[in-house]
Amino acid sequence: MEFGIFENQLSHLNPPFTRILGFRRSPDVILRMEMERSMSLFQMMVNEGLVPSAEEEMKRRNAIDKLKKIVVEWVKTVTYQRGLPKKYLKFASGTILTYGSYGLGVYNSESDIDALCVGPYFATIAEDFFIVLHNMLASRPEVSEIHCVKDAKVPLMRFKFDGISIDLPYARLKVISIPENVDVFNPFFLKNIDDTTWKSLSGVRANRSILHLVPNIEIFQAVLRCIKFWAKRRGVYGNLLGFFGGIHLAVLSAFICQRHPSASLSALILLFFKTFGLWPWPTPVILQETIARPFIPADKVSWMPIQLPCSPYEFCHSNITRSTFYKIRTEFLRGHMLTKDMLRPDFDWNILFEPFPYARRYGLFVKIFLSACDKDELGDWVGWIKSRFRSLLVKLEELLGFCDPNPTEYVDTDASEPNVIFYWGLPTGRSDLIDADLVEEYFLKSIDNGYQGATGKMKLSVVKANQLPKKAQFAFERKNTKPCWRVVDDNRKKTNPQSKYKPHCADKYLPTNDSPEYPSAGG
Ligand SMILES: Nc1ncnc2c1ncn2[C@@H]1O[C@H](COP(=O)(O)OP(=O)(O)OP(=O)(O)O)[C@@H](O)[C@H]1O
Ligand SMILES: [Mg+2]
Ligand SMILES: [Mg+2]
Repeated sequence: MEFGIFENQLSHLNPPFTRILGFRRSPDVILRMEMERSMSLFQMMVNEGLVPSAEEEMKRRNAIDKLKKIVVEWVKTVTYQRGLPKKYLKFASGTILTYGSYGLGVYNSESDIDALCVGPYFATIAEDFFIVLHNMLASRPEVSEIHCVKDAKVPLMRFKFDGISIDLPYARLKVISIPENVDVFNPFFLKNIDDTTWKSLSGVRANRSILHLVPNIEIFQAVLRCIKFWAKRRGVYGNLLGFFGGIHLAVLSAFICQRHPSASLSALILLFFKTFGLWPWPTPVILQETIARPFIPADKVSWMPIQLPCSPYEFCHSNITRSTFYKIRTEFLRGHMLTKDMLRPDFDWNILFEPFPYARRYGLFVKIFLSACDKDELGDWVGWIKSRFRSLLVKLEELLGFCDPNPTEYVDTDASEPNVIFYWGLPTGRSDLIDADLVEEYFLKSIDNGYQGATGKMKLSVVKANQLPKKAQFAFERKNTKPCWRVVDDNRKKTNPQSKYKPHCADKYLPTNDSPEYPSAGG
């Protein structure tokens, strides 16, 4: 008999959770309702396409296998081009290590694959990676939109492989042959590596540490999927826009899972919002206690410090500003208010995940219109501007006291050139405090160094809520207000959990057929 993630709770209810809920009903009733909440949440994840299909998984695995082969071939080519001894040709090799949302097993169809290319000591980043490997990739029919991002903290190549976005940084180890699943914690491989390699490896090391530290990987993945979905819907996802990136949410979710090893999915979501809604920021969130804490000068302390769980235990890079801190905290508290009475009969997950109602919340918006001659140029131009967005955000904060940078990218299909538009919420009635032309001039000056691509256009203006595209104005109106999995009242007929919508993988979240279906009401 197998109970999956509920095993502990079936034998004895998790006492802290009963206390948190403050329910005086029989633990069995609570348990059953809690399971139903978890199940309905999982159902919603499936309905929203957050759980990839088998074909999607296969497509990504194939892409990674092909990339691995290309990397091995590349290493052989470099060995030959460098005139190294013939025996090297046999042994020299490289590999691909996946990390990010793919490595954590929480990707969906929109996610990129973060793939670290690991090569031997003689394959340099400047020539062999950014030129030789670049050309090999560019000549492949599967590859499109390839460009090099050399000036980033972690330099990388970005391209599409069979339509899947790939981020490919490079790590160079002081060996000739790289094992396919090279151990990135093994000191042997970490000896004398350069700074870029160390930074590139840290992504893989951080991800593997997270998976190592959580008590149950499957439930951690489910929590993180839900939290990422929530963050995207509520407009608090996007590191460049001053919000969370995937790594921040991964550490926060792992923190909750680690502290509540036997809690169910729904309980963990409740605990997530309770914990971080009431968290005494800027106290750092630390997944793994270490003897020595990294020293951070006072002016560099982030609004929401989140530590990476691997040496040298640095804090995740963050662009959070005063405004975005305020927005994130408000959203955490909203999540807490909405989930704290999760067992009440009219509870509905859809409300938690409602899109943030920008048009209803703000009267004014700063419109940032970016365009370029073709799609490739636009991609580079938008990427560059986004990497400088923080300075625009801080300027708007200075002028108006608050700005909410909606991360959603809109497109004006009537415009003559390919374009991307952002609408950032501003406090209503403060239009007299902002001169869009002056702000545009300031921002253009602040980004005018280092960009090597063809400069596109940028136009800043202030617009009213009713000038937003319809899609943005009504995004918050729910089409389907019914919960996707009805909550069962103790005395009413139960909804059949073997609904035709139930995904196969949902079985992990429910007792199996040969287990007691649900403990009966009142024990
Ligand atoms: N701000 C950061 N600080 C530290 N490490 C980071 C940061 N941003 C990214 N990384 C590293 O790069 C990896 C991939 O980042 P990415 O932005 O693609 O996030 P992700 O978790 O893959 O989410 P998504 O599904 O949106 O791609 C992270 O898992 C992390 O290891
Ligand atoms: Mg990613
Ligand atoms: Mg990425």
